[in-house]
Amino acid sequence: MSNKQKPKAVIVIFGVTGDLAKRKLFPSIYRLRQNGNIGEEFAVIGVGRRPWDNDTLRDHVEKSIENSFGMRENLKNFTSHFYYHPFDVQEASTYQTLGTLINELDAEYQTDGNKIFYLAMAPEYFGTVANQIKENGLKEGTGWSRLVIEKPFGHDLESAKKLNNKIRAAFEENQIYRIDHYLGKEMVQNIEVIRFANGLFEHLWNNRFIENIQITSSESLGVEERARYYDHSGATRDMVQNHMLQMVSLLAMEPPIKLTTEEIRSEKIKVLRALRPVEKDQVDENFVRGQYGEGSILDEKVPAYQHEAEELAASNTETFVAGRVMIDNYRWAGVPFYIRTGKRMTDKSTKIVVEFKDIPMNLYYENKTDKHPNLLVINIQPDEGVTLHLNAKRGGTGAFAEPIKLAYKNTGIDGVNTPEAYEKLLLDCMLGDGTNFTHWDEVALSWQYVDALLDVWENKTAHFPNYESGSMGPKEAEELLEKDGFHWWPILDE
Ligand SMILES: NC(=O)C1=CN([C@@H]2O[C@H](COP(=O)(O)OP(=O)(O)OC[C@H]3O[C@@H](n4cnc5c(N)ncnc54)[C@H](OP(=O)(O)O)[C@@H]3O)[C@@H](O)[C@H]2O)C=CC1
Ligand SMILES: O=C1O[C@H](COP(=O)(O)O)[C@@H](O)[C@H](O)[C@H]1O
Repeated sequence: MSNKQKPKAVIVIFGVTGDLAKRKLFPSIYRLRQNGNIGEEFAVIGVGRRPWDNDTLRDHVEKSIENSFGMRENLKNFTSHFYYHPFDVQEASTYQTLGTLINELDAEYQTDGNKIFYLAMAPEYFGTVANQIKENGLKEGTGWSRLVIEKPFGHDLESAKKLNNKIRAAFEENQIYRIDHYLGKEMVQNIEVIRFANGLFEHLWNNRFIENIQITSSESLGVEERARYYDHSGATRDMVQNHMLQMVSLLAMEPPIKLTTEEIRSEKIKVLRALRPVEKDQVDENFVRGQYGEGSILDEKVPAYQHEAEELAASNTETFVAGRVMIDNYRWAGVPFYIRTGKRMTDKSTKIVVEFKDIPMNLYYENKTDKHPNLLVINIQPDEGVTLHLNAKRGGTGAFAEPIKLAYKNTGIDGVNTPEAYEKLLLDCMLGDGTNFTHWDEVALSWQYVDALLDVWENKTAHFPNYESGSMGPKEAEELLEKDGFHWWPILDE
């Protein structure tokens, strides 16, 4: 990228003392600078409650970078771009002084009046902060102003609408960047390319050739330090409403007529509109919820969810969800999209398996009724890549087949949960590219879909815990597919 194209901005992070800023945002900004995607024309104003000063913030940023990447030289030059602004979320005067600081840094770093307001704090403050930004004129000026909003975007459709109205009263839709960090993952972005740049797949990508699609996002970690947030949320709100349904829409969308934000979004929205609503009396038939009990992960004993914190003692919150999602449109009628996500499962893995329809019988296997369908596996994490499962002749005499795999590994990215996704999304936001952010219509349709499940589950006490930590979830999740004559394909490569 030539210097002329490098985006410039003052980035204001509300909630700079928090976990997200430390683990994801500082390392991402650092990588953007290291990789030359941004130049010297940037400043970061960290806004927080604590009585910190610039030096405290700069030390904190330095530690975060070193924790992520090891010891680094010349960090002082990078951290000198960071400024601390103590604030009270409700107090107008703090926004006025913030405005003055933005203008000073804009002049000093020549950022052309461009501003990003990144809300990395508890969602109950999103509306207030957006309103104060507007009321105090912080988004005015010569350059662009953009608002980045973290999840959760509401608790259900009703609260999401209220939140959206508040934010829309302060910012235009095209200034709002709702983050879903899965959309920044390399292999999630690759779904579109694999589909639409390969005749081999696109011609077969429909209900005539695909039997089912399975999306698993499993985690071996438990609730960690986030009991308060998580128990109020559960796996459906935490993972299904956003990340899982976003992956469904990318897998199921029609080819966009152009690679523009509007065209891609419009195709994704059509998929979400075509999701078959789950009627109250069909929830149990199509969805399974679970909560982890004690068990062991990597040979270490781990406690049950209900023993992770005092307030979880009698929790009815699901830490696991599996479901059969149906899309009622011409391309996908009759093809189940199975989704599965949970905490304290066997391994950390996000994987998509596209199971193609099998041939009626395979003469090359000793047992001619054995099923060896072709699979396309998209490995989102930890090992990024694509694997195609085929059948080929077994070496030696005789006409016997054996399953083989053609594997491509993307070795460019090292490890799970790297700041990669945030790095890309921050850059997209600076470049004004909203394609990999969620539009309000997507958020609303996803809430509408999951609200139906949540309404039923919240009014019925479950028999929790119902799966052992270190397993792949409750047995009902296996039965969900068995009823349809399928099974979950393994998440680990054998
Ligand atoms: N952490 C993560 O991995 C992820 C987080 N998110 C979302 O990002 C957002 C931030 O999460 P996270 O960083 O984990 O949260 P933390 O609780 O770690 O940090 C919250 C931040 O908000 C500040 N804050 C809280 N209350 C006030 C207030 N009344 N006035 C001013 N500042 C306040 C805190 O300041 P102080 O420390 O001074 O109290 C802190 O800087 C949330 O919406 C979360 O859902 C989304 C995906 C992943
Ligand atoms: O948004 C969230 O995602 C993480 C999983 O993200 P990943 O990139 O590590 O797959 C999940 O742990 C968390 O509960 C949820 O809020």
